[in-house]
Amino acid sequence: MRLFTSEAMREADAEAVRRGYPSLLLMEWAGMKAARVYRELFGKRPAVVLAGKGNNGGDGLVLARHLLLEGVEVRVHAAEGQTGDALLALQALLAHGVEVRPLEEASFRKGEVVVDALFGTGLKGPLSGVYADLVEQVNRIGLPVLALDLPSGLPYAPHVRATATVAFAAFKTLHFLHREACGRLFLAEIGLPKDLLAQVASQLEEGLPLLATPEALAPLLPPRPLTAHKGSVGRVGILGGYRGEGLRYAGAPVLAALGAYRMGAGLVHLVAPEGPLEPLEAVFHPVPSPTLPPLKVEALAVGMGGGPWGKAWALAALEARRPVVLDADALHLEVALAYREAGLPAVLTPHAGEAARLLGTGPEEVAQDPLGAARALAERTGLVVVLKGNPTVVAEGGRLSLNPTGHPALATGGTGDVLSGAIAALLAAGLPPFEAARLGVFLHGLAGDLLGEEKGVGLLAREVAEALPRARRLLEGGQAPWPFSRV
Ligand SMILES: NC(=O)C1=CN([C@@H]2O[C@H](COP(=O)(O)OP(=O)(O)OC[C@H]3O[C@@H](n4cnc5c(N)ncnc54)[C@H](O)[C@@H]3O)[C@@H](O)[C@H]2O)[C@@H](O)CC1
Ligand SMILES: Nc1ncnc2c1ncn2[C@@H]1O[C@H](COP(=O)(O)OP(=O)(O)O)[C@@H](O)[C@H]1O
Ligand SMILES: [K+]
Repeated sequence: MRLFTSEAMREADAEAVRRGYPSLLLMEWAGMKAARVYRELFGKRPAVVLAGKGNNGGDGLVLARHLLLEGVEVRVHAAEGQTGDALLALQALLAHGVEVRPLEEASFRKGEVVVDALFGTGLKGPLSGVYADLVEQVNRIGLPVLALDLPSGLPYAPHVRATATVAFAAFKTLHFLHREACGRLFLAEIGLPKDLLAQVASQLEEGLPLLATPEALAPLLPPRPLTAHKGSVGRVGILGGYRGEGLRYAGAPVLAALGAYRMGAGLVHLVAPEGPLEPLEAVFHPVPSPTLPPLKVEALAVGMGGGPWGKAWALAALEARRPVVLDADALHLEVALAYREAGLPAVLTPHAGEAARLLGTGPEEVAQDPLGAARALAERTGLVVVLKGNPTVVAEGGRLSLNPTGHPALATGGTGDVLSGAIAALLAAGLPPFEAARLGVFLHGLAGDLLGEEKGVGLLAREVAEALPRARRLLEGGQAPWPFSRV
């Protein structure tokens, strides 16, 4: 599934109109579907609708009319100056005898639900004046909020923090970049001709990001035939660890090994200076310094816990000429370019801090625009980039994929090591790097979601590894939760 930008959405709207499709029908469907979501979530609780003067406001005015017809008590506050379809929506509402009061006089009553129809994809720049005040008031007041298309104000501050958001026609990247502001997500079909969105997406110069959905990822799961043996389903080499002065994350390669096994690797070889004894299932290759012993593996994960040895591990691993995950201390531009030069498939797995170091910017800049940062790093290195965070972005060349799974309970030491091992197992099973990265990130995030729901905060990274098979089974069985509902 493609995620639309506001510009792409406007182009879709324009294309519908060029084909002769009446735009008022789109607005009518949008408002009607949003009213359906309202009723599903809030029943007959009274509504206070805040409508801007653009088409987002128009959607809100249509919703108000439909709620009214269903016997829901509705108060409406609207900006002045509607034109076009929004004006028609206003006239239709007035014809029902509804009093539409100015936004400036908006007030909120206990028991009400706020409908946020102030701004959608047409917002230019941050809110100020009466709009900023109103949004801050809505957030303070603590009533449930249903946002139409987008929580007003996004991507800037202040913006509405919604209980639920109904996206019209397609999701926008903002929905998945700002999950917290959107609350529960609904996708409303609003009657656009079936092929139109795909056509608009294909015509854009810069491709639209993908959303990683269960539907797209399930077919990527490596099959496990009855005749499988541990040498046939993907063997992984883990190279990392450090012996010397300074900080040591001696458990990092062990966690990567657990991630690989729990993602289905047949055999994991652990190459590290201290010959760790965990996990019992691994084959240990204690080495005094970063070197590559002879290994029969199909993929590698390199750099975890490598400290100052990280670069040397990565350069030693080049010799294996195998697909590789480069993580943590192996993340250096020089290393990435060496893999690109060698024509080896590689997946870089930086968090925002590591990505900033590679790009020569600050972590805030990366966090501000993770799609741009992941794309820039993928273009600069020619490799697949997994920019970790919420959301995690996977990039390869111009291709971008946004991951919808992942829980804040994953914000704990070692979960990134588990992810590296998991992606390496998928590479070893034969998946191309972009697909291995998308699938690994999705399942790792889903494992975090399952555990976060069950146990809350306080997870151990090894538990995330343990939950990977459950996540995988859910995806296999068609039961991985979708990040949204359709209306
Ligand atoms: N296919 C589509 O594209 C459809 C779009 N629809 C709705 O239309 C919305 C987009 O409508 P519009 O393009 O009219 O845009 P909006 O309704 O999001 O807002 C545009 C209005 O806000 C003003 N504005 C922009 N930035 C501002 C700021 N910072 N402070 C104060 N005022 C500001 C503009 O001058 C304009 O009047 C969508 O989000 C969706 O809700 C639906 O009606 C159905 C069909
Ligand atoms: N708030 C969050 N929401 C979702 N996922 C998160 C969150 N915080 C961290 N994660 C995930 O946890 C992992 C942390 O990786 P990383 O920062 O490399 O940690 P470490 O180096 O300790 O292993 C990443 O996969 C990241 O996406
Ligand atoms: K809105």
